[in-house]
Amino acid sequence: MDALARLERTIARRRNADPDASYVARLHDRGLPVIARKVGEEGVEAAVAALSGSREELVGEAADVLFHLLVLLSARDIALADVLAELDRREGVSGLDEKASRSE
Ligand SMILES: N=c1c2ncn([C@@H]3O[C@H](COP(=O)(O)OP(=O)(O)OP(=O)(O)O)[C@@H](O)[C@H]3O)c2ncn1[C@@H]1O[C@H](COP(=O)(O)O)[C@@H](O)[C@H]1O
Repeated sequence: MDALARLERTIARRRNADPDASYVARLHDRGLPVIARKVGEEGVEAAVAALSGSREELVGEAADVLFHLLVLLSARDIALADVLAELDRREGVSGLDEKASRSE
């Protein structure tokens, strides 16, 4: 989790850097549609790796998904904390906890 928070800060810092020197700046320069497409492509690559790639390939593709998703959130000015809060909220409303305690 710390790694994601650190990466979010790095992305925020690099967003307005020189596009020739920064991949993050280059993505932002190309705009939201390109970033969104990239997230989609990386998601498909992760799915393919899950089905037919090695463990290492899937780990690499998963890292690409998380990185590009953070770039997308940054481009829409959405904080990672907002996404984590949504996951926390779902944990609270999920029936999973209730089912687990019933089976104990
Ligand atoms: N995690 C990453 C990361 N993962 C992948 N990439 C870059 O993503 C690109 C991979 O592109 P692909 O092969 O998918 O596609 P491509 O054809 O090269 O590029 P596109 O035209 O599709 O965008 C490479 O240029 C990688 O360098 C990343 N670039 C940066 N980061 C992180 O972002 C930080 C800031 O990076 P800069 O903005 O470059 O300073 C870095 O310190 C890293 O922590």
